[in-house]
Amino acid sequence: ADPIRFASSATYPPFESLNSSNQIVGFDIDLAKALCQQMKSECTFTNQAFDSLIPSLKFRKYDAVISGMDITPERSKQVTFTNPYYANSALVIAKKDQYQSFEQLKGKRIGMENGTTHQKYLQDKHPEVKTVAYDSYQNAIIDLKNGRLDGVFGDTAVVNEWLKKNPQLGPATGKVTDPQYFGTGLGIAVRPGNTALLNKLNDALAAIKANGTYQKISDKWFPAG
Ligand SMILES: NC(=[NH2+])NCCC[C@H](N)C(=O)O
Repeated sequence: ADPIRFASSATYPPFESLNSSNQIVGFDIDLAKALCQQMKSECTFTNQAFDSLIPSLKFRKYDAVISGMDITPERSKQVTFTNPYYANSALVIAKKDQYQSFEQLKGKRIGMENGTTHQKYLQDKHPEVKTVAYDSYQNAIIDLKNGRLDGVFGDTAVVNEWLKKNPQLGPATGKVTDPQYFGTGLGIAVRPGNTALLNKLNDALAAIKANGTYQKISDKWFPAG
């Protein structure tokens, strides 16, 4: 059988990032590998810009997208998602102890990756905040550290990772979970007609949850939770 071609945007540790030998690693990657093993399929991974993942999937360049992607009503018009594999929330981080709420971020420059749910949420719900789009979250964090941004808005698990490494930064808002924008968890996207792959992925996900493999992968990448 042909390998299952996964696409991901490796800018988002602990979900996916490139290690020092330029290999794609992370929770999503280990999860996809475990699913492939469960399905007895080969799988390959390609690193691509986040906002190009859904278009490339539609063009059949890949078979599946696993990229810390929120299952949202809007995306579900274009792709089909597996059952959720991770419960998500979002958070703005900034210089430690500087802001506590979105009201205080009025007029401030908040960075995020292009094409993310964070970008859409801020644009729709907090037009008083200046949204600054980046090609990758990594570049947004660089600008937060050098003072070109006042904050960065991302998934809680991801921004927490940055907080651990940067003690000068801290949370600037409470956790945001608006399901209309951030959906019902993270899912793997496939093309709408590809029910064969969708069912195989959902069955494999249930199996690795039942046999403890999912928990092991989760403990490895999210040691605190
Ligand atoms: N691998 C990445 N860079 N993922 C960014 C995901 C951001 C957010 N969870 C979304 O679905 O839009």
